[in-house]
Amino acid sequence: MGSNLTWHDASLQVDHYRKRNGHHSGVIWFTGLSGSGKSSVANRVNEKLYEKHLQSYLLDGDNVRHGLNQDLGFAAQDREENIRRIGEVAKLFTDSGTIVLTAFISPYQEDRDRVRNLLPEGDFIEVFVDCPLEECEKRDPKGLYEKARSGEIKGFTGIDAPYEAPIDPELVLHTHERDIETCANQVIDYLEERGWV
Ligand SMILES: Nc1ncnc2c1ncn2[C@@H]1O[C@H](COP(=O)(O)OS(=O)(=O)O)[C@@H](OP(=O)(O)O)[C@H]1O
Ligand SMILES: Nc1ncnc2c1ncn2[C@@H]1O[C@H](COP(=O)(O)OP(=O)(O)O)[C@@H](O)[C@H]1O
Repeated sequence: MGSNLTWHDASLQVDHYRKRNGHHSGVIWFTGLSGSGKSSVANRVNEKLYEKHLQSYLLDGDNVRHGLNQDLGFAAQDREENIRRIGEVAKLFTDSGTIVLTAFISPYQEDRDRVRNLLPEGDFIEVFVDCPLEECEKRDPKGLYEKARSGEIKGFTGIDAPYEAPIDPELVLHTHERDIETCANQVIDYLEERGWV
């Protein structure tokens, strides 16, 4: 970091925004295999928060890998940098009083823990979107598993790149057993239980 940088203390801090919005802010971090249902469930939760007039925002591949992180690929180091930047962005959203939902594979426990540790204790909810690989492969919404199996895509998560399941997530969603609506309600119930909303 340049030595001539100084921090400016803003007069408005996170507590002001939370008070105005009337609810807590923090990160709901969805992690899971491609096709497990991260985007579908996160999007539904976001809609439900919006319907309740709460301040929320969804970060996912469309608005991140096509923009901020368009220079990154899928090698382990790139994924690490992807998650690091998303974590920093999510922290800024949290500081602005927003409930931010993220939907990224984020395959490494260490990278997810680094984001958790960026935030004050309790402001990070890790949601494991737990769906067996066979089911994700059957869904194959983008046809990517087929390409990975044929060798057209190399280093695909779950096929020839690792996915480290969360060790101690706040929530586990079984998307192969419950529908999107039920999974989204499970998240909303948890937010209510925690007093976020
Ligand atoms: N090699 C490889 N491995 C995994 N996924 C791949 C790969 N190449 C492209 N894709 C597509 O990119 C989406 C995953 O991007 P993420 O930013 O979530 O990945 S990561 O968190 O950095 O691991 C993922 O989207 P989702 O299906 O929404 O998870 C894929 O569509
Ligand atoms: N309970 C469920 N939760 C989430 N997605 C589900 C569920 N049941 C079926 N699906 C389907 O599985 C696919 C998941 O795709 P997506 O949400 O893009 O996953 P990801 O973001 O993890 O790659 C969608 O086509 C979705 O309709």
